[in-house]
Amino acid sequence: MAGEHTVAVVGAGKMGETLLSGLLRAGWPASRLLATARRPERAEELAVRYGVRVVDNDEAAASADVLTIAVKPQDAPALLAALGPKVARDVVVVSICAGLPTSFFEKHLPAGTPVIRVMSNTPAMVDQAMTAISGGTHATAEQLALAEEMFRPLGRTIRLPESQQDAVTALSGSGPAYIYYLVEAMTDAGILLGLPRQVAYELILQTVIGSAAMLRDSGEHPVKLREAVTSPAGTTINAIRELEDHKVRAALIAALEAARDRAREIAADYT
Ligand SMILES: NC(=O)C1=CN([C@@H]2O[C@H](COP(=O)(O)OP(=O)(O)OC[C@H]3O[C@@H](n4cnc5c(N)ncnc54)[C@H](O)[C@@H]3O)[C@@H](O)[C@H]2O)C=CC1
Ligand SMILES: O=C(O)[C@@H]1CCC=N1
Repeated sequence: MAGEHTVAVVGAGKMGETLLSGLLRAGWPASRLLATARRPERAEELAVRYGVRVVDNDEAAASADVLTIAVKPQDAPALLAALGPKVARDVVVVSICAGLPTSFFEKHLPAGTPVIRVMSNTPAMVDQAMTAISGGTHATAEQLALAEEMFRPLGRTIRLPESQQDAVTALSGSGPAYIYYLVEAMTDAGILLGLPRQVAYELILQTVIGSAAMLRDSGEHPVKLREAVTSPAGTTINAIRELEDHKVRAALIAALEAARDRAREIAADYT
């Protein structure tokens, strides 16, 4: 299927560029990729870096059979108001916008246009994304398979009902930020304990990578893996008690709930 379709990335910023580069690495011919950008310097940069054709939004809508909407949710209403009526009905619209439901796009597009909602994350830049894919009212199984094919080169994909996409956004969409936050905080802790910053950072980085590999490769439950580190009257349990005292688990649950709520607000604000 790859390469039979012309894919346009409308608003090729961080995520859009990542998708373009993933498609190219997966063998999608550059001649079947289009990108749009607001600033001429950005258009030039994309054309030089990837050899794809950078066109305006109208040409993308006229020439592509998969239109990927990669602008910020705040920019989507104006974009869709201008572009929606120009999109042909057999074009598949793939949105990677946080919060915006497929019904938002369907409202702006010709009746019957298939829309697919996707939530990926920035580890797509190193082919380690987690991408969740949901179909709107008119998306067929074949079109969902096409979306899967587009995002699989960037990491893992999963299909979920759209009702779960706001939770996905809170968990895996924003998830890398929480991990980086943790790394940053633990590096500070290392400095407090007297380690040079670079040493503290390297220790934590490899610990995160090693722990993630253990989770993935051992198939063990995280509780079991944590228990294996936590010796009776040892060091780890002292740290765990502090985390519990500071309600870190509750804070994480509340944080993700807040992210989910913001996704809902975006939907309410822009639809
Ligand atoms: N950054 C992240 O971690 C993730 C972002 N997302 C979603 O991906 C989408 C893009 O996010 P980023 O790549 O981070 O944003 P970004 O700001 O890097 O990219 C958006 C691009 O769209 C361009 N743009 C805006 N309006 C346009 C228009 N009318 N025509 C052409 N280009 C236009 C902007 O100039 C910008 O380059 C957002 O909707 C976001 O919710 C999804 C998952 C993760
Ligand atoms: O913060 C945001 O809105 C975007 C969506 C998921 C990750 N970044």
